[in-house]
Amino acid sequence: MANVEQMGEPDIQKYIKGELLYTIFHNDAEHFSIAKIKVLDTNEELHDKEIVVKGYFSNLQETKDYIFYGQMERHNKFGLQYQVTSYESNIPETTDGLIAYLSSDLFYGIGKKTASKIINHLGENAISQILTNPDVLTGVQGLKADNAEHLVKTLQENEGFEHVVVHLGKFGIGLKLAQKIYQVYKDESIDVLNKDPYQYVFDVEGFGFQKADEIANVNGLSLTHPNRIGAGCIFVLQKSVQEGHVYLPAEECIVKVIQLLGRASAELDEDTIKNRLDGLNTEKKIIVQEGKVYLPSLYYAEDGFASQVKRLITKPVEHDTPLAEMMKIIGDIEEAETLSYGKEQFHAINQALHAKLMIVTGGPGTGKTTVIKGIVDAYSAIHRVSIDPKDYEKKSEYPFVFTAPTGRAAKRLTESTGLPAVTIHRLLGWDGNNGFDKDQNEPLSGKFLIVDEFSMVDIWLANSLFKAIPDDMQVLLVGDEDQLPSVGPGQVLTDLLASDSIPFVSLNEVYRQKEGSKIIQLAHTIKNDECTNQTLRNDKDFSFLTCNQFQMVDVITKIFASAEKKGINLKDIQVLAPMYRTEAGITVINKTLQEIVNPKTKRRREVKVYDTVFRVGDKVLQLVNQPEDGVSNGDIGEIVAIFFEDENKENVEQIVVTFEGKEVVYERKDYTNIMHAYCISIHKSQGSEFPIVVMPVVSTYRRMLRKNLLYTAITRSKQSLIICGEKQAFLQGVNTMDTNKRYTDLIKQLRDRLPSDQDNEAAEENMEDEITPYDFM
Ligand SMILES: Nc1ncnc2c1ncn2[C@@H]1O[C@H](COP(=O)(O)OP(=O)(O)OP(=O)(O)O)[C@@H](O)[C@H]1O
Repeated sequence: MANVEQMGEPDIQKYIKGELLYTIFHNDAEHFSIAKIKVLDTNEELHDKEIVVKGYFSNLQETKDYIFYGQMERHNKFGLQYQVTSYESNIPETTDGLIAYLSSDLFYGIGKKTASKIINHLGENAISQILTNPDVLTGVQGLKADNAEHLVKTLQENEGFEHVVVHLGKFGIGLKLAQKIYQVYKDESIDVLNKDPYQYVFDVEGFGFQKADEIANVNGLSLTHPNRIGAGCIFVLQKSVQEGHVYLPAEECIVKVIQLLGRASAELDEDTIKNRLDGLNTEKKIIVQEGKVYLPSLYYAEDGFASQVKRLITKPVEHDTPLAEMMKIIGDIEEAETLSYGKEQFHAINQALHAKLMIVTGGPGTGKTTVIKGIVDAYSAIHRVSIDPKDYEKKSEYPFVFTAPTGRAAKRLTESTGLPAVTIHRLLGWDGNNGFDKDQNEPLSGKFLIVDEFSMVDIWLANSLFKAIPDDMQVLLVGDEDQLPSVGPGQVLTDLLASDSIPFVSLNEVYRQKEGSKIIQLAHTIKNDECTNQTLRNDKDFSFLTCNQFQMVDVITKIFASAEKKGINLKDIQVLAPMYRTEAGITVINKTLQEIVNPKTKRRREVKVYDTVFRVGDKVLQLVNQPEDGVSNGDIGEIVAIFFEDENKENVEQIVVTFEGKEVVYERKDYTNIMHAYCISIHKSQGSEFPIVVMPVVSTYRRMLRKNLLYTAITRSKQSLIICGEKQAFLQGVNTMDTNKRYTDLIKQLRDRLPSDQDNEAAEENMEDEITPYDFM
């Protein structure tokens, strides 16, 4: 570093033992920190009682003691500082210190009482005894076996982990990635890095090629080393998966790999890359088939899903109700519901009862939920089974299975149909790592499966779900094909519809519009490419407020102020934006809205996590699936309590969030699983609905503004929609198709396995020949 004068003797290992007082600066991505410590002991020439330390750290915690190794530096602006090259937790030597250490949040399930018992039993050198022989813990009364096991593992890992974090930190690798690396290689993490940093790209999810390249460069690895080329190929494929592709055409893959590797050497030509792809194919690290390059998990998911569709669709359906009786049953349901099904709706209900596997698709308000209820009622009448889950308690198995890809979508399904729905992850029994309990060996139970919001299901989840469907189960997939495709790879709903290999009914008549909803009308004009300046005229449930990106925060602030005056619960207003960055991005809007909706007060507890403040009362968004706690990515909750370290028996700081009455406790290490939810991304809002949606749309978002994105956003609003921004940007967006075609091979895979188009057309013609009530009208 410039302006720094090196001091100290290099030969003796110098240290400062100190208690961390507070963190001055922290870079989350790289885990570089600057912190003030109280000096407890040192062999440096240091007379001050406090000093600033800086370096790469794993998880420094305030009030904890550490031993820092490094050297003194004098910065010409900031004065004396300690540049840390390595550090370790200062495991205390006194009985009290040891008890506090063992009952700290590092060690799960050990409170002060148990920690005292451990020290009473083993004495003050307890830690080294446990590390040498974990069996010494068996004599400690009241220490549960799994807590003892966790204690030993944490002690062992802490020793190795801190070493690895500090070493990786020198290459700018942050804590989160270091944790993943450590999980894969444990104590061999540094050896692997020294021998071949490209190995990380193969084994560690999220480890970038450029980073491996930087490290390899320092280590002097050649630019044409096969590992470098191989890692380049894998990295290009991993990136393509993030863009939603299931495979890449070989030529495109080769071009991208060359762009990534750079033509630093004449040897990096098309043939070399092609040969390396063939080599990786032989090593089974990728699959190359018919000029398509896949990561294996995607190849098997697509292939597996197509086979499962074939397995199901070729099994017969037990249903021989004559048409006349069907019509009577449906007529009775219409009477009970006091409505008359439209032609498409009747067709959907009738066909779903005959089909092994069927899709119902349609925009908002076209009656998808009405049709689901109709199908369930008709099935229940035909098979003489009750719909009420209470009638099945322990006696026999409930015939219906209702599911959706997110918690919110499952909840909406339950709210709109009154029937019990769960997430697909919950239904399949997510094991918390990378597998499901339910599969072909332990299939789902039930007779009729209904999956809502199927457009959000990616090819991995579709394959896992279909594997677990037993032969005798009927399946109905429901979704809106015009919405955004799944976040994960594939476009399963679109491909299933385009393949023409399974029956589907498209609902086009809009019923909610008849109730005078401008929002639904707007959605359908967008869907039909008919949106103009005229369409954007204000109405009772819709307004367009014109502003530019710099006025956006002010405009949104005014909307909230005026809503508050009208007595509207501010938490019912959801801002949806496409991007995190920019003046009108999610991050800025969230910060502003937090201060309006849930400002700092003397009594409201809060914790600071780098530059974010979480406060009791904050609306928060869950960012990952946490099936063990019953929350999924996209769920919105509220912080209801914050506990400081000394307030609970676990001795850890905790944030408690409720999601629809379900409480989830987050410790500091899990804080990255939540963020403020006053403004969320349109992608995260898929599957949810909100009473009032505020949607900023400005030309700075240009890159993101696409028809399906804007359509998805506006269809999230139930009662009222306010768009703020530039009409031109909105109109341009709704008239821009998402041209980023996803490479998927599902249509071909399905067509190869299932009857040809002609057979289907014949089947459809037969279906059309069927008599429906409309033939009598
Ligand atoms: N045949 C019908 N006759 C009269 N009203 C109907 C009919 N079908 C649906 N509706 C009414 O239209 C409204 C929208 O229907 P429904 O909720 O089933 O649509 P949806 O496609 O599920 O909508 P969304 O996707 O927005 O949730 C409801 O109020 C419903 O009662």
